[in-house]
Amino acid sequence: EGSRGSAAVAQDLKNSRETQKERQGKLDLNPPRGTRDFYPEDMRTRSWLFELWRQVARDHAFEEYDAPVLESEDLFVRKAGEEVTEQLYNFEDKGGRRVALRPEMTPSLARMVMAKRNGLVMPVKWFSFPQCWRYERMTRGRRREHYQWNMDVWGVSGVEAEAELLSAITTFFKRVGLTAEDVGIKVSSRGVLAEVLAALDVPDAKFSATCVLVDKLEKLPLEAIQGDLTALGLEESVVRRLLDVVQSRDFPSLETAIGAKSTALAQLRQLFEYARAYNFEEWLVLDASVVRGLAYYTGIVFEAFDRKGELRAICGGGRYDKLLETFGGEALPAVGFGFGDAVIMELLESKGLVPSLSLGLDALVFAMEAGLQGIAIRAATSLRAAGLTVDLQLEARKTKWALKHADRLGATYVVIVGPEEVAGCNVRVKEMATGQQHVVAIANLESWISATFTT
Ligand SMILES: OCc1cccc(Br)n1
Repeated sequence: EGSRGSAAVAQDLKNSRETQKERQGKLDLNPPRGTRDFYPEDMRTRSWLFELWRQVARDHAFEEYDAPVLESEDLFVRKAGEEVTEQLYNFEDKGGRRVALRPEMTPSLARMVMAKRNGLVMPVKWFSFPQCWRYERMTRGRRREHYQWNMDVWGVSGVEAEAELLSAITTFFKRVGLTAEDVGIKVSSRGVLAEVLAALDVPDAKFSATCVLVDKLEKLPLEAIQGDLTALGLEESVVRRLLDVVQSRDFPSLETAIGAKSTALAQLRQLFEYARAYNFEEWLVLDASVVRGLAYYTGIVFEAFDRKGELRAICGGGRYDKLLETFGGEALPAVGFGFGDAVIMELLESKGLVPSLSLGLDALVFAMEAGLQGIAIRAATSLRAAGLTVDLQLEARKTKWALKHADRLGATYVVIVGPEEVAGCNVRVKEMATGQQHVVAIANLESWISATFTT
């Protein structure tokens, strides 16, 4: 800034922005703050990830569902001080309705289950890839949207449901090339906290908000939330007891902390036994400090983490048996997880596990002269009828350009529709990998194609 004051520098900045806007004709070409554009090369990676997720969900016989990204604000307004509700992307629509862009999918799913409850065959095992939103002050430059693979099981009260969901998560990790050395899954149960609070006569009504605060304690110093703890009416002795219990990192210490008769402890043992049957036990880490930040969890909770500890949680979830009651419905046991698209991609990129994804183009077809476009169309249509992916050039091309473009796109074959070939009722087909050229009668193109492409 030198000798010039900050006001002058700010004016320069404004002027330069003005110039940029003038240059761009007043339109900001960036996506809204905190959001992402997906150009084709980005979309190939995203589709690759979603396809892997979809395969795993299908292998576990889950069914896909969807819901509007826009929901009534009522679905998400909860009084437990969660980050996800404090950062709600909410507004009043033109009809005066209070609406919000969903910050998570579970409440929409609960609404859908409640709406059709008596017509649903239990257990419900559904998955979805919702884009979820939050309005976070951009001070931290974090995203405001992400895509989140959701898997949920409704109607099963036993930890068999948690085990099946952890099977899906670990199956995905294995399929994408990660090992239990790269990623762990911390597992605990809010049932542990519920038992501790009940023993200390803390009213049930304080359970959710206490869990949200204990979750924040994992990230913030005690002083930072002491006010909230006091406001919740949690005595210091209760806080100290909770902090002591959540230190447990193995079964013996957890049993010492909460007693051998604990139901929550028995459920955790059962889950680890199922993990052995599924062959994913090596991924699990018992860690009582895992509470998760959503108010409605009531039982087992879990979150996957990178063992190097460089990234935020990869995915997380848990049991939420009372969510329908908060919507005024009858209780129905449920458990699920959310798996965001951003952290996993950071991890996969850091490990070189994101494949380079080409277009997967079988053939590029082009006419050398505009008058031959009809024959190029016929050739492309034959190839497509044989189930091939074909890039038909929509304008006449020079052969040199077409071959260079085919190479760029990674096409296997180029079909050249040129005057000489057509004069003999032929087209020329070039195999890009070998350079080998074939002159093929247009009348035989379809049979030549199926003979060549299916070998
Ligand atoms: O995981 C919390 C969250 C919710 C909505 C959007 C984004 Br980005 N992150």
